[in-house]
Amino acid sequence: MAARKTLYLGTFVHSESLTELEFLYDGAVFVNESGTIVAIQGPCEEAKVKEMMFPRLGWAEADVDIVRAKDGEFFFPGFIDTHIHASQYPNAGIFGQSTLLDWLNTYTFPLEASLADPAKARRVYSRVVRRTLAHGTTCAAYYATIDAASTNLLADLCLAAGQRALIGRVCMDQLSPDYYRDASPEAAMAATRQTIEHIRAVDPQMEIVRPIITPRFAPACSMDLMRQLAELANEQNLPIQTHISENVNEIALVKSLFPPSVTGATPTDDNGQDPTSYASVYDAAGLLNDRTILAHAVHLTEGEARLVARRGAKVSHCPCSNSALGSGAARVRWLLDRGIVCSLGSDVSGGYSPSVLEAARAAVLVSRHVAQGAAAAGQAAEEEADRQKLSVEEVLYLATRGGAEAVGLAGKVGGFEVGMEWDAQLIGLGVVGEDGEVEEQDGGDGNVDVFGWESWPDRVAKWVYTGDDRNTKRVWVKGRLVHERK
Ligand SMILES: Nc1nc2[nH]cnc2c(=O)[nH]1
Ligand SMILES: [Zn+2]
Repeated sequence: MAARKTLYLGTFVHSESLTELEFLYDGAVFVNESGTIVAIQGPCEEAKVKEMMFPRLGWAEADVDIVRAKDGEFFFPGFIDTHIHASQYPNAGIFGQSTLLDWLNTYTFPLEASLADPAKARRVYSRVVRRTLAHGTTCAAYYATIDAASTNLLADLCLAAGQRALIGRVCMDQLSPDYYRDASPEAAMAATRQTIEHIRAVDPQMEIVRPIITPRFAPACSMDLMRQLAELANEQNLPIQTHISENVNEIALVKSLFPPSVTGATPTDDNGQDPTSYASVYDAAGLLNDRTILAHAVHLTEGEARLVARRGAKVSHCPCSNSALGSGAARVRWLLDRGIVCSLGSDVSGGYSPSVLEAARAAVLVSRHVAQGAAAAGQAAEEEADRQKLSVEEVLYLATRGGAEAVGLAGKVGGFEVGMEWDAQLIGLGVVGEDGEVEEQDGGDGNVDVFGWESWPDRVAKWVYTGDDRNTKRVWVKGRLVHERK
């Protein structure tokens, strides 16, 4: 569906840097039929900006749609969820008292295996794509299942709905139940190639959907499989996603499964980098590079963090999941200090919510626990402990620009700049009238009440702490309207 030329008018907010939001009031953003931003003006009056810019762009008024943000509304870049298991969506919120390894066996593998049923897969995948779009997720790095046919279906559904997606066929050839395991590394490779070919066939330019090489995590993958997947990723310049250092029992398992005699790893020149560490195992397999997204990274050691930074791998911070499964509190400031790009993942259904806004809020709160923990343990002076706290601005950066870097789309999405693509959401906050009521058309069905005296940074903070999908009025990907709240 070709979009029309569109002029967006109103307030625009995006991340200028990790710590700063930029606000453009009474702005104008011009987006062409391909969904690319071709000009940005502001502050300006509508008549004047049209008179000035339409001739300059060679646009005729009759060919241009106009979208105006109302009082209480603003445009924000679409969210990028850098870690989500589409196949686990039906289990969101169901995890009991489990922790990672028993959760996988009790809740997760049976559900994933059941999605080999095409009708069930269609139902689940259609729903998760619609639901995440409704929360403003314009791009998601998805894990599907080991089943190639339904993984291909997920790609088809993302393409049809217009959601940018990295589609991962899950690879796991060991230490998993008989009913849910790749029969051999060769079988895993063949099924993975099948999904790559399918995605190339349905989206040859890979503008909306792309394959992502997905070894589930080291315990479930043989060294042989991980090496072959790394080779394939290199041959075809594909991104890679996996899990790392999420849970202490998982880390112990990796140590026992992958001694240097299995990995061939040797102490590197990285100041005594431990060859039995989780990161060393992936590195020995060739899976760590600047196209790799590592989910969790809760318990990385100093040496591992340096290795990850050196390879340019990115981290998907999953605070909802890490809190729900009791995995721990990732030290995001510590990772950032080491030069590691960080982004946000919902990690449904280890994470209970499909919302990146919820992940952003949880990231703020978890960072406060990290700060408090460091101070209480006497590991840091008060000032240094305070530095661990993430701000609203920082978590929004992780949700947009950081996500774009993690999925290899930096400079293309995640902000509003000429040359970038229009992946955006229109956020509406309820503006309270003289009578104490909020008009429906002004975002009145949400949780956020704006009284009119708040600064714009205050409004954004209210959105982050108290907002939800009721505030996500419209969502666009590459200029195409992909969600509208009715
Ligand atoms: N959170 C999470 N961690 C994992 N580690 C291996 N598989 C998974 C998964 O599905 N979810
Ligand atoms: Zn996960």
